[in-house]
Amino acid sequence: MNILAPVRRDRVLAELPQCLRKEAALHVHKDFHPRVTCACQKHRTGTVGFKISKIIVVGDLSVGKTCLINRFCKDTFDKNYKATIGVDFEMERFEVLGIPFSLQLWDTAGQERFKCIASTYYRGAQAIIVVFSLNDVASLEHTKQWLADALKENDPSSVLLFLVGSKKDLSTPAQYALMEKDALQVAQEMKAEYWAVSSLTGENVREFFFRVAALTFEANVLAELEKSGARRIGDIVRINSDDSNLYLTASKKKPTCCP
Ligand SMILES: Nc1nc2c(ncn2[C@@H]2O[C@H](COP(=O)(O)OP(=O)(O)OP(=O)(O)O)[C@@H](O)[C@H]2O)c(=O)[nH]1
Ligand SMILES: [Mg+2]
Repeated sequence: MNILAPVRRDRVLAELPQCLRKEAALHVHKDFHPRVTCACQKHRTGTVGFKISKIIVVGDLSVGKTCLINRFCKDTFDKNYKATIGVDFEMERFEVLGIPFSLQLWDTAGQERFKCIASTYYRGAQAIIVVFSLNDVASLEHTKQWLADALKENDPSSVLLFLVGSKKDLSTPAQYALMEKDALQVAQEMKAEYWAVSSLTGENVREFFFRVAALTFEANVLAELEKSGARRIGDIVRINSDDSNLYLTASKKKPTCCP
């Protein structure tokens, strides 16, 4: 997909999408961080509008990683299983608070024999999506190992984590409630945000990816503001021949839009 193609109208985010469950959310604020909203209004988001954020999707074989990405990116669903060999990726362009923002969704193989190829693509992720099947308790148990492997290649302090239960359509409400209890606990231990989706019916798929895009965008803008703040305070060195001090540090004033 051409990343310069116009953003689809249904990829425009004007508000912060809400979490699914407050007990396992990355944050529960109703709106974007005020500094982020303000920076976007003033179009002072630095390089964020030109960046592509890498998101990796990991989890056991056949839990539905490819179907999840295909439901969101292509609005299709294939009931036949075709194993992913190594990795695949899709690009998705969004517009968040008026700023263009792109996600590169990396779909990795769950099959053991392809795992070592797939793991070479883990590096540099801004978010990790660990998928398990809501009707397969073993796949939930394996999520911790998938996360540990993905974190080896990434900075655990800055990467955003999501735990996604797939195939929600296959559970009765009672079965789902039981599984959700365990999944929420795992999500809390991982410090991940929990979602439950169905790629067959489309339930929560769009809401989930919008949340991923919004939180990744927010984290990117905050990091950018922090970087530009640091530059403003310490890094700018001006040479002024009229001054006895050759080195003047730049103004320590905060950007006006920051509360
Ligand atoms: N009923 C139902 N079936 C699903 C759903 N998502 C995926 N499936 C089925 O589960 C099987 C595996 O889906 P994939 O998306 O290929 O699984 P995967 O995680 O990408 O598997 P690997 O590429 O081997 O790691 C396919 O037969 C899908 O049709 C869902 O939401 N509901
Ligand atoms: Mg796959």
